[in-house]
Amino acid sequence: MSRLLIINPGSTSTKIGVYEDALEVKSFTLRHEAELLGAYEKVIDQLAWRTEEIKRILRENGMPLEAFDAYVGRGGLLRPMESGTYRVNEAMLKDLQESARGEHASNLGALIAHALGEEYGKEAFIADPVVVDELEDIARISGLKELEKISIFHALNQKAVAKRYAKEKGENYQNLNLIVVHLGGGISIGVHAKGRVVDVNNALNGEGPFSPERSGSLPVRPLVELCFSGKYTKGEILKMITGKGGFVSYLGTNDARVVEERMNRGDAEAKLIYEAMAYQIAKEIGGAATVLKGKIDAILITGGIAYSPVMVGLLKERVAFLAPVVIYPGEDELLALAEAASRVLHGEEEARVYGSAK
Ligand SMILES: Nc1ncnc2c1ncn2[C@@H]1O[C@H](COP(=O)(O)OP(=O)(O)OP(=O)(O)O)[C@@H](O)[C@H]1O
Ligand SMILES: CCCC(=O)O
Repeated sequence: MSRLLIINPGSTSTKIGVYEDALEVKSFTLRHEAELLGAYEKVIDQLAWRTEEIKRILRENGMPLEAFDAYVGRGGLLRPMESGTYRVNEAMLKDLQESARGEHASNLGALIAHALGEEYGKEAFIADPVVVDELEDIARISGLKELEKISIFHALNQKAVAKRYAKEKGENYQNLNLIVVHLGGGISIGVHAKGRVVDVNNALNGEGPFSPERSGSLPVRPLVELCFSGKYTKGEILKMITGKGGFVSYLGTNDARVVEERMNRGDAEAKLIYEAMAYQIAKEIGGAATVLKGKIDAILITGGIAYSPVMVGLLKERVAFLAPVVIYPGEDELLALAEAASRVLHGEEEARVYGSAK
């Protein structure tokens, strides 16, 4: 049995899990005040503070930090890579320290796991980071030679949910064709063809449906006009696409529950925007169905908004004719990370090496 410390840094929280292999012993969510986070210019600047917070909560709960066999972090914006479990290495640390592929809270996962691993002489891993890239070449073509499509999505949860469905059906993930719909602060719709995500909307770059806080795809020429209007800085425009788009832009909240409450009170604007999001998600699922040429075993809906019977109802109305729709509300990224590291520690799977060419 391996005792694991799982670390999942998010934009407003750090989730921590203490696991014995795939069994949760205890989990904690450290919420971080926006004001406190705002004091850090860059995500990387939060490293020492978030590491100390993790140590503090474990100390307070009488859980010795040296008692772990490995430290496992959620992987961040790295070079594109195959799905799997990766040992944290120098190349990975360098890319994360330099934010070589951009800033994202999950960049801290490997860095914190490594810092603890070094301090206590244990191993550090990441698994299925947001940059898992299994795209078919045809899915990389954007329509403009200079701009290649890249894969950034909720790989950890999408893979975990797809494997869970396969297990429940007594099937092998590698034999199934699935469309996995992650409905969180960001939204990604992945086409899982026989165990590989051959197409997916990039949930960070402004592709696909809008989401609670992201714009999704936008009309390109008007966007260019906005960029050069002199009204906004580059940073402000980027923030509109990721952070202040979607529900936040139209309704001033990123909380789908608040939007539903407003709908229930007869707010027509809230109803229109909520239904528009469902409409765009359904259209993206329809597009995904064409990638699989209609041979779809199931459509799996997951993420926080999958708790909502209203959203699920709207989606089913439009896509249930394509395939059975199965709902997995929320996400279990801590468990997915624990399982990934245990497989390696028990010799069921080999850890992959980051930095080898893809
Ligand atoms: N019971 C519920 N009904 C409707 N919406 C819900 C419910 N519970 C959570 N949500 C919504 O889910 C969204 C957040 O989802 P989730 O927690 O998966 O996102 P996240 O982890 O912050 O971001 P991401 O999944 O993109 O990494 C919020 O808009 C929240 O309002
Ligand atoms: C795109 C993957 C994770 C996120 O929503 O930020």
